[in-house]
Amino acid sequence: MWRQVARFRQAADVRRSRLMSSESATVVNGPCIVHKRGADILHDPWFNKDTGFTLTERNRLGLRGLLPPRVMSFTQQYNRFMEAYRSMEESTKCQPEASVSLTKWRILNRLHDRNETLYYRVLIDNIKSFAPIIYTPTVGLVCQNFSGLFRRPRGMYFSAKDKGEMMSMVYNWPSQEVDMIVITDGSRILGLGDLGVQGIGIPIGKLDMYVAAAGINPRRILPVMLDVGTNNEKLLEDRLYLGVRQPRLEGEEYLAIVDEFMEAVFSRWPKAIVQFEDFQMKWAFETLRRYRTKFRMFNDDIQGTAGVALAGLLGTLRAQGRPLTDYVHQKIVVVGAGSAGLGVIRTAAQAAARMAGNSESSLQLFLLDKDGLITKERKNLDPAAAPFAKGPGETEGLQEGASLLEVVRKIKPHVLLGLSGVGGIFNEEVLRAMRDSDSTRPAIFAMSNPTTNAECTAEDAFKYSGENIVFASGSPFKNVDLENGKTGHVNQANNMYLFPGIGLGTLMAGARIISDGMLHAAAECLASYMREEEVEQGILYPCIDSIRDVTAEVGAAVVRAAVAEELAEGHGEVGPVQLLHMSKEETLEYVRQNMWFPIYSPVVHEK
Ligand SMILES: NC(=O)c1ccc[n+]([C@@H]2O[C@H](COP(=O)([O-])OP(=O)(O)OC[C@H]3O[C@@H](n4cnc5c(N)ncnc54)[C@H](O)[C@@H]3O)[C@@H](O)[C@H]2O)c1
Ligand SMILES: O=C(O)C[C@H](O)C(=O)O
Ligand SMILES: [Mg+2]
Repeated sequence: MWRQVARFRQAADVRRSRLMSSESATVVNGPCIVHKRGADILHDPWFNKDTGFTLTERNRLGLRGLLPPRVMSFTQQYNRFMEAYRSMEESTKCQPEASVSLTKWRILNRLHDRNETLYYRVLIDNIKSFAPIIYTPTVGLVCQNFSGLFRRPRGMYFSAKDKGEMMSMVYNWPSQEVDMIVITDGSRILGLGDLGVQGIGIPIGKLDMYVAAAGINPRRILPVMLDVGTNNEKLLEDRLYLGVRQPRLEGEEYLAIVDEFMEAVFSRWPKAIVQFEDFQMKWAFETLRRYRTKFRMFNDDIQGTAGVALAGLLGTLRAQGRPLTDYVHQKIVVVGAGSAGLGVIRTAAQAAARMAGNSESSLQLFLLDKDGLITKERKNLDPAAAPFAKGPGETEGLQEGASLLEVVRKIKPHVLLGLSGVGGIFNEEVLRAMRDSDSTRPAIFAMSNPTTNAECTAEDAFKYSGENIVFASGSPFKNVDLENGKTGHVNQANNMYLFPGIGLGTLMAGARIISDGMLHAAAECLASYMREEEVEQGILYPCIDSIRDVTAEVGAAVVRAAVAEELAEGHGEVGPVQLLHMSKEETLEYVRQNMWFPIYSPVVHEK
């Protein structure tokens, strides 16, 4: 299967331009049926068009007199919003970055709360500028300040106090159909720790990416907060804190709440997909194990991140001008043995085993956590980390708990990958030590979020490890001017390049579960997306501007994998047999045709 990755894309440009033109010219959404009239419509962001309601619609829907008389076109409304946004940007240029980011978030959030069609259109068209606001890194700041920022509810909250009520509570959600649910319990929000109920910002941001990148209809998404308490003392004492003021539920009590939630959502929406996000490690692994063969679910931090990292590792080889078969000879140091680090290291090892086939893989993986290098001598060794703990004779003379600097100096890794959540641990000494890497083009992946928690900045990486490195970070950094006419390219190694396609593909296939094969197909598709000349420049991942196209491709790859594994039950009118007979191109077209795009549709009232 991995051999396909080597067949690099020739026709990518043609397909990309086809996508752009089809969206701008031919997208037609069916009419919107509403069951309400008058002011209720204006207060419903799913249907509201503000001044965009035509005169006939105003008559038909009881809106006459409730709006100023002038009818504005979608383009006029769009331009008006963007002009106001740009002028705010101009006038806040000298203000502190965090306060400007929050102002931008507030402006976007107000539009989100008022008119979703316009909101998603500005988001899609300006994804490069707006993703850092509605997603990482600003979403982290929003979560930290959530209780103070809260104005209107979005999504659903299931709390420790709702035990026994969830089966009926799910019917409080106003949408008959839900395709995509993102749930968190707020216990590990980015690298910011336990933020309790305030973590709801993460599911909201992830689902915004689902709409923007995967074209999931915003009327069919559901952000969920499972509030089982918080162990964050500061929040428990905060008089504005909006969550349940009690320590987190643990053990069976905790699992009983998650079980009840899963049963409830799948009983109302049997075809929904649930993405687990930002759960602390023990529950991330346990819930994945518990539900993955029973429900359509996946854990983005474990599985989505692993695929994105693997695509980056393979891209690095291409950037070094080496054949992918050399992957099995790489030396990779993974810093952070949590849900993300362990997901990455497992997937990296599985890929090597697949590539090596019957022969032995000589991929060398070193795993560190807060206590340094993990060896078999580690006391209370986590069973999930055990397969990667170095045994006697494998440590290259390093001791249990050896520091990151010692490890890098001794191992001279080809790749240094951080998922520790600790800002700056790839310090000057560590980065300088990477100059002695055994690779001519070493890679540094500082994948922790948000920006302040990145293991190093892009600038430091190029400054201390050399201009020749390949660099990727989880949160966006600007490209680095190397002051010799050259640019150090910054990649964003973020699971946003995979999770929307995993969800979209699962939905379009109507897959019963999300299998390893489907996840491998997604990673492989991302790995092969970039053109040779891009990769040579150290560009491993697509620009976020093309995220809709990447997601369609990843989605189609996931559909085909589900079909091949006989997991696909079909979607809507398209049954499993039709899916089976689709060519690769037809599958891609099928996925694209089903992606929602924000344009105003006629609104029709039905009692
Ligand atoms: N870029 C992405 O797509 C992506 C995806 C998932 C997670 N992340 C980020 O990765 C980070 C970790 O996420 P997680 O879910 O694995 O968290 P986690 O809490 O489960 O794990 C963190 C791990 O880092 C280790 N660690 C802490 N301090 C360390 C130190 N000084 N040196 C070495 N290791 C140290 C801990 O021992 C633990 O093993 C977060 O910042 C998260 O935002 C990024
Ligand atoms: O949310 C992100 O930006 C990526 C990832 O899921 C994380 O937890 O950091
Ligand atoms: Mg996450």
